[in-house]
Amino acid sequence: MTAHILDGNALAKTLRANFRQEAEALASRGARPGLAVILVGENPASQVYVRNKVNACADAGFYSEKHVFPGDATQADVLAKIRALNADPAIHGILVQLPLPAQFDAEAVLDAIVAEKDVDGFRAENVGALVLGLPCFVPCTPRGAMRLLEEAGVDVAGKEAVIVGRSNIVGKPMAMLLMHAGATVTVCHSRTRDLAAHCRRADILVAAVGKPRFITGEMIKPGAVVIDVGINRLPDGKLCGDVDFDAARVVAGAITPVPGGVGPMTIAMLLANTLESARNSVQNGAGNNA
Ligand SMILES: Nc1nc2c(c(=O)[nH]1)N[C@@H](CN(C=O)c1ccc(C(=O)N[C@@H](CCC(=O)O)C(=O)O)cc1)CN2
Repeated sequence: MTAHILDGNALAKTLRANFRQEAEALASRGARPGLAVILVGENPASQVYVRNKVNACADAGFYSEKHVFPGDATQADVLAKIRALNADPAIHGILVQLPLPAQFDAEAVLDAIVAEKDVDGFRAENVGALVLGLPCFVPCTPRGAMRLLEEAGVDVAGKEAVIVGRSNIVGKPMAMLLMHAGATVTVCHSRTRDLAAHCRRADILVAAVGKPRFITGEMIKPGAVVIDVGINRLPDGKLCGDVDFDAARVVAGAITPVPGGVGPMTIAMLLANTLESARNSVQNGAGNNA
């Protein structure tokens, strides 16, 4: 028996079609959802993600702006742009594509975005609210992974969830979301001893290490749900995840593919957060007169 495939492309497509209707409804109330994306440098993968984000906005009837800075731009230039976008009523979400070039203090840059427009959910206010279980912008990749679990009817409560990777963008917020949903959560990382033993206990295994095919079939409990967050480009140009998909799919109960799993959900959840921000602006009496 092979694993059920958790199809992120299909779910993202359905969600994005619904967003269009909501965007039109908000536009008629003076708040067409607006996203500003900032890209610094020429990282080819980032260029693709930014292009996909802008195209996704257009498909869903959102307003979007792309601001591209050269790789040798100063932090002051980028901060000035963020300040202008913070004050722009047509913009409900501001996103700085990561990674930033080495000369940037990424934390200081992300911190310059006002919390109400932090649709990536990376600012300390949003991170703190997530930990406390308060309303906040949930980082897009973990939110997308949770939505895939929900769509597949996975009952998270009481399950053993193991996350491999402790990044601020994926591992830590994913741990919070799974914990809030009632899972018993273990976060593994580069210093974890006997990683395979931890993974084999997992009913839900989340791989977010950034190493191609790092999780082998033997590390997976039969019937487990495997969420592969990794996107690794191989020398032949093909993409693969952090999980050895061919080995995993004959052991797991359900698995996300790469490409076509969590990646497309990241962009769908970015639109969901931007929509939420536009809705908040209407509730607070500050549309954009679109
Ligand atoms: N500011 C942010 N920076 C980064 C984030 C983020 O959430 N916010 N996450 C990643 C990159 N990322 C979004 O920005 C992202 C990665 C992958 C995909 C995606 O759709 N992947 C496709 C394959 C695309 C391809 O052909 O390369 C898939 O998995 O099917 C979307 C968004 C780091 N930076």
